[in-house]
Amino acid sequence: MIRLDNLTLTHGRRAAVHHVTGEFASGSLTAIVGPNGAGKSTLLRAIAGLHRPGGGSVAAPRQGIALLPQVAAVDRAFPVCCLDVVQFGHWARAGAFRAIRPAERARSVQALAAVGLEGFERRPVGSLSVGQFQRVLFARLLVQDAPVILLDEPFNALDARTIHDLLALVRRWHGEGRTVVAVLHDIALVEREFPETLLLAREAIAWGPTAEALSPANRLRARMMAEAWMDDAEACTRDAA
Ligand SMILES: Nc1ncnc2c1ncn2[C@@H]1O[C@H](COP(=O)(O)OP(=O)(O)OP(=O)(O)O)[C@@H](O)[C@H]1O
Repeated sequence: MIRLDNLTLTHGRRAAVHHVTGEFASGSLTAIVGPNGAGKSTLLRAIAGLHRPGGGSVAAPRQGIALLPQVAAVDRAFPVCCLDVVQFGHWARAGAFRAIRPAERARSVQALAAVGLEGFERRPVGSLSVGQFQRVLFARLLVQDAPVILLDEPFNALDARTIHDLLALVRRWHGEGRTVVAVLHDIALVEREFPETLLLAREAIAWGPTAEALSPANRLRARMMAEAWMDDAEACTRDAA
């Protein structure tokens, strides 16, 4: 469903992800885990078609991918209400700038209710707590109805109740046969909930069943790789050699 072939991703000349090869099977539920700066967000954006490969390739459906960005990266000063944000999910699916149909509006209202925000339709997003805003973004994913869902740190800075509720949606998407990939830092949660893991430290340290991928030896290797990084390192020249 999503195949990475010798994928290298750069920011300018700086390498963020090197030579990653592997695939996310259709219907799989995979965590991407790794130290800060390991290239996890960059990789998600590349899968979503928002970051062009510096080398190698990403084979993924160009339609039908929904990306949840890190909540802190979303500008909430924008004067829109919760329903507007959820409606963006329809536009992402059916094309921008056309009128929202009554049935779609009804689905947006239902999606807000499904994430526990019944009656929040007209609330400005700037007035929400972080947890409530993350619920709104999950409601948008519900209306987007995509077969591939990419989540960038979906549970960061959330309380236990909110994580519990949003995790139930992730399990539901997996049960519906969607392909779900989530960047996560909570190893205990990954071990409990995610059957597959890609352990990334700019290179893929391990990719497969979670217990094997997150073995103590692999985690130590990822940490040692991170300690050796130089942020001003030039782009990798392995392919040019
Ligand atoms: N827009 C950008 N311009 C320049 N460098 C960037 C940009 N975005 C990310 N980087 C760099 O690319 C590397 C990988 O960043 P990325 O955000 O993908 O890592 P991450 O694994 O998601 O990190 P974290 O766990 O801290 O969110 C880092 O060195 C980062 O500083």
